[in-house]
Amino acid sequence: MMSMALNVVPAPLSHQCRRVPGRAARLQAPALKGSRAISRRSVAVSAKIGVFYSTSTGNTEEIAEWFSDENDCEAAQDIGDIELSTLSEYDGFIIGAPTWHTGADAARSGTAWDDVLDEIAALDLSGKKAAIFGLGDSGAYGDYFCDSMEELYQTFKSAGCEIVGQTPTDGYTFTDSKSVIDGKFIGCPFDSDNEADMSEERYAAFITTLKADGLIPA
Ligand SMILES: Cc1cc2nc3c(=O)[nH]c(=O)nc-3n(C[C@H](O)[C@H](O)[C@H](O)COP(=O)(O)O)c2cc1C
Repeated sequence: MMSMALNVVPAPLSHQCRRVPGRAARLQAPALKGSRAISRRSVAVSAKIGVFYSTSTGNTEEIAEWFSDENDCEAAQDIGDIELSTLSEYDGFIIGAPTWHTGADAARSGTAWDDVLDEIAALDLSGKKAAIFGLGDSGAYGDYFCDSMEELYQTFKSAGCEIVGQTPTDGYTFTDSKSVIDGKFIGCPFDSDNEADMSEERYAAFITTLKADGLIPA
């Protein structure tokens, strides 16, 4: 008798779907141990990607909205406006912060992020991917360019997230940044003060990376 067992195979976030076996594929698939077969018929189930930011003068909010508007992500929200416990409802995150507390070791963004980092670090967000972007000024603050991205990195890593979206430093002019680890930015820096004309190109390259890293649908 033919087995009618339904096999649910977890798909990477990039596929944005949960696969359910179909007859044709079951017939084509090689026999698997225990008569389990993988199907190509799928039922789309969107992953819920949250976009969270904070801002003082609006630059980070503007870029955050690009992510929400174009990538099937949830509407961008100020991290200061949400219940932090709701973060566990998301499958992945795109998070952004400006840097304002020049040279500071802690509370580098000078925004709502500073008040919630410890609480987020204590959450269990394991199994979720997070990508980081930052706003800074590589001219006037080139010794501390986008330093606050690294705080988001440590915080979401402590909560168990896999951080994706590492970005080459090529094309940026700066002296130092706490957000460079192993020769790459741990996320994508933007400089709306001096290089606003490069933001779209940087955004597009970052989106390509996030698709390759499986955070957003390819
Ligand atoms: C007083 C002051 C301090 C700043 N400190 C830094 C800094 O340490 N590193 C950096 O990259 N940018 C620094 N900036 C630049 C801001 O991060 C940048 O203007 C950013 O776009 C602001 O984003 P927001 O509009 O989302 O707040 C500073 C700007 C000011 C006015």
